[in-house]
Amino acid sequence: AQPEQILFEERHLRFISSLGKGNFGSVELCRYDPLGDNTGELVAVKKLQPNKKSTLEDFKKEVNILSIFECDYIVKYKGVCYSTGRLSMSLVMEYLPYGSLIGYLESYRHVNTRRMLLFASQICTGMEYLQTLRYVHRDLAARNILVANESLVKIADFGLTKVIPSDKEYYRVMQPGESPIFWYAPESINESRFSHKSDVWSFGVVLHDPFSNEIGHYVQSPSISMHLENILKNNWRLPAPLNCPPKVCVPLPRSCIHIYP
Ligand SMILES: C[C@H](Nc1nc(-c2c[nH]c3ncc(Cl)cc23)ncc1F)C(=O)NCC(F)(F)F
Repeated sequence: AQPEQILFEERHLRFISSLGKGNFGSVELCRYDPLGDNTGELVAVKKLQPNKKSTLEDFKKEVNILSIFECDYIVKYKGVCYSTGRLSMSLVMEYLPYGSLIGYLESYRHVNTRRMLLFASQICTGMEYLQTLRYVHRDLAARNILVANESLVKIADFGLTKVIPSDKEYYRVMQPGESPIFWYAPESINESRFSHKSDVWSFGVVLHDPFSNEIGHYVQSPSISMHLENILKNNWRLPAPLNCPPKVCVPLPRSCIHIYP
C-alpha cells in the first residue's frame, strides 16, 4: 500500500547547495518556500542519479522504506517531489545541520569518549529498531550517520537496505556492485550474505573510526578485497586504535566475533 505521501511542489523547492553524493543519488540542501519570502524550512532533497546501477524501482523502495520508519535515531522522511511530467522523483528529508559523523569527527577532533559512547548507543537503538522490522541496513558506516546536534546522531542512507525474508535469517544479494567492503563482515565479502549480525560487524567498524586517527576514508580496489578476505580468514581483526581508552577497547564477547569457519 502506498504510504501517505506528502507532496512537495518542485516550483517551491529552492536549491541552496549540494550536500554530497550517496549510493545511488545526490542530496541537495533546499528551502521549501511556498510563500516565496525565505521563511520556508530547510530540507535535504535526494535526487536519483539515473545510472546503470540504480533504477527508479530501487529508489521507490528506498523512499517507501524510509517513509515507514518512526525513530528518533533515524533521519526523518518528509515526503516526495515529482518533477514535471512525473518523469523522476525526489526524496525530501529533514535537514541535519551538523552533517555526517565523518565530517563532524574531522572538524571537531575533541569529541570525547563519553560523547562517542552516547552516539554509539543511539546508533545501536536505531539499529535495534530496524531489526524489529527485519531490515538490514547493509551500509552502516560513519559517512552514513548524521549529526543532528552535539548530543544526537541519526542513521541515514537506506539505499542498500533490504528486508530479511520471514523464513530466513539472512539476505543474499546477487549483484554485489560497488561494495563498501571495509565495513563488510567476512560472510558478506565471501558469500554476499547480509544479516543483523553483519550489521553488527559494520557497527564495530563504525566504532573504530572515531577512536582511531585515520578516519574511515579507505580507498578500495579488487586486489584489496582478496587481501582483506584472506587476512579475515586468518582471524586478523581491526586492531584497537592507539589512543582508544582502555575501558572502550574491551574485547568483544565471543558471540559478537564471527567464528570464521
Ligand atoms: C549523499 C548525502 N551526503 C551528505 N549529506 C550531508 C548532509 C548534511 N545534512 C544532511 N541532512 C540530511 C541528509 Cl539526508 C544529508 C545531510 N552532508 C554531507 C554529505 F556528504 C547523504 O545522504 N549522506 C548520507 C548521510 F545522510 F547519512 F550523511
